Amino acid sequence: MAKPQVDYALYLVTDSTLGILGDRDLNGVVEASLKGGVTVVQLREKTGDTGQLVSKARELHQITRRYNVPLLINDRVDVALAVGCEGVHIGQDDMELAAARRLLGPDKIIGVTVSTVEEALRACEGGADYLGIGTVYATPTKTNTKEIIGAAGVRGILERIAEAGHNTQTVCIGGINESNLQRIMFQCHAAKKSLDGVAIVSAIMAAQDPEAAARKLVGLVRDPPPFVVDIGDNQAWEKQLAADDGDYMVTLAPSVIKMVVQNIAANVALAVGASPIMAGYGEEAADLCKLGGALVINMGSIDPNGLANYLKALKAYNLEGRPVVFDPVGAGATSLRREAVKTIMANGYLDVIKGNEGEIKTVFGNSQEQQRGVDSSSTLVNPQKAKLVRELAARERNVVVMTGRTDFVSDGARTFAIDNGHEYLGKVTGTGCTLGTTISAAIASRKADRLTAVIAAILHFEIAAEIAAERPEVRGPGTFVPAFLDELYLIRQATARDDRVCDIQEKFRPAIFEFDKVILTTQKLLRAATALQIPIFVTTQNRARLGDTVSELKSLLDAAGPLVKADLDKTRFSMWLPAVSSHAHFTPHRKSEIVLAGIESHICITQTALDLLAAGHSVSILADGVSSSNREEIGIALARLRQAGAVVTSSESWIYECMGDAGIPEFKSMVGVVKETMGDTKAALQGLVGSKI
Ligand SMILES: Cc1ncc(COP(=O)(O)OP(=O)(O)O)c(N)n1
Ligand SMILES: Cc1ncsc1CCOP(=O)(O)O
Repeated sequence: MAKPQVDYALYLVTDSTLGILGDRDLNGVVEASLKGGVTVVQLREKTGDTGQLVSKARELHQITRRYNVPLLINDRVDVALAVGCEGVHIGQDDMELAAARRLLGPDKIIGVTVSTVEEALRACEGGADYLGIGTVYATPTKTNTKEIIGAAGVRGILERIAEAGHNTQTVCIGGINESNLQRIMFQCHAAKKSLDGVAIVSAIMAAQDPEAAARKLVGLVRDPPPFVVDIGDNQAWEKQLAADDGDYMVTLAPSVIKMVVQNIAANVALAVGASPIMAGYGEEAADLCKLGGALVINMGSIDPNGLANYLKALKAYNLEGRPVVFDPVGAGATSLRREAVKTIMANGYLDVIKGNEGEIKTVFGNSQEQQRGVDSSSTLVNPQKAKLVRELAARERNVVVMTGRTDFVSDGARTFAIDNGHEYLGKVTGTGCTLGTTISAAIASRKADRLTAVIAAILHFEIAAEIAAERPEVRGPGTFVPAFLDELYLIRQATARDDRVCDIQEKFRPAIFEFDKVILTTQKLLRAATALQIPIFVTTQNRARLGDTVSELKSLLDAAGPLVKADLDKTRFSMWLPAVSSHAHFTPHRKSEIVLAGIESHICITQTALDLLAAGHSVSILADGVSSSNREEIGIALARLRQAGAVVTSSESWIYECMGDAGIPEFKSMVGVVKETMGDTKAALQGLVGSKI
């Protein structure tokens, strides 16, 4: 019989010991697991004589054949031959691969246990059909294991066998269960080779309901983990970074943060546009994670209850696919903390790990140094720091931030050094923790490009500190804190985009080309601005004579409430009035991104755009949202403004640019707006744009 094509997704390794099988019947448990979806079975019996083993294997083979699933025998080539089953699994101390192949022939399956690159290359070259790579995690099921290699060890092996051109199939084994399976597969993945499946003993053999357990596990193998993100290409990433500048959506950032820094962490979260919830009770996480946002696990102080709560929250956020930031405060200070770090890392996926040098070394796992409290003494030089964050991020497949005089950030492929910040940050308790809060707010809204989000958050945080420290009223750490909160807030406000609605008044209705289309686009713009929390500035030109803003926009402006930062009457043509430029929303030297809609394109819109550009802001003009009395003016005005540095775009393009990511909580409602206004968009584009571009 030719060698069958094997699906290694869920590989069951049996165990008949009392501690695992109990008093149940082996065949019954294996059959239930086959019903649940197990794809390979290995009979692994360490006691009993050969005759007993052969008859057990025969019975089991009858069952596995009914499910068209291969049966392999652990260690015993003679038993596999006697039974005529599909093959064997041999370890490094069992019969040699070449001898087993000679005895079994080319068509039988032979799997080999490997725990090092050398063993793996030898097994592949020797013609193994698959590798059982492990032991991944320590497990009571097999205590005589030689090496615990972790996900990083598995990935190292996969990398090297792929480089050597072997396409041998692979599973990993040791300590795998429902709660860690997807993370292990994700973290084991090498650039050119993934695992084909997982081998499991106790999570199926000892399960109360082996069928349900197998069904769940095979689903987890086949489905991508919820926390997987598409990191995107470098070009898109660079554009994103340029546009980002600390532009966060309002996000929810539940934090498990201890008393000492709760207050400042909550204030920082509010200042950067997030809504913080300090949740110390793990049970709440299942509901909180459904609201969007990100989780911060801050190990400020630990106790057994606290650790259990961290793990519950971590599980809930991982399951929901929401990002998690881990701040391993004082990680190396005590053995309890070192253990807590291990437990947290073994129980969930952490999108970002942020710590000082000592903490990151401890997380990496090779630090012999004793940390004192949360101190941040340094022994590494910059290239070593960069290497450490890069290696840790590559190992964990996440983003790692090492804070210090220079901060290092890496996603395992790209590594950055950031030289901003101010010494006062180190003189106020809890500021380090609040950087974690700021990062969480950023990745909650830009999960698809975590590295960009993290860098934007660090820059936002540290530049705010620099500006705050320069303020005349700041004389030390005490006066620095309120100034820092103000600057965090002002940067967020200033870098957030805003809308300008220019002079859309009653008297212009009959005179302006396609006036109704300008209104349609402006309505859509106001709805988008309200949903995305974008500030709005409105003007009228000589209201007494030309009338108020048209009634079609009034209810939308009312609904926008406090987002309408100003509704001013003017005689000047430009909207960049002193009352606008001096508004708290604009801070000197900080660039805002402003979009303009209204009339007339060659007069008020042109003069507003030129003033804004001269003041250093970025300006976008909606081609489907501006008009003039004479249609010919529109094209001339837009060409001039484009040349002056403004971006001419469309309302839909601008709305999607503001969202940036389909993962943001507002995306669904915004798609609703886009769909509902589809007809208006078409009408406005046809009516207004055809004549200008
Ligand atoms: C799929 C799979 N991988 C690894 C092992 C371990 O085999 P071995 O090293 O021979 O240890 P024992 O199973 O004999 O204790 C396995 N059995 N299956
Ligand atoms: C057979 C074997 N080889 C390495 S670990 C292991 C046992 C895995 O058992 P479990 O899936 O219960 O952790």
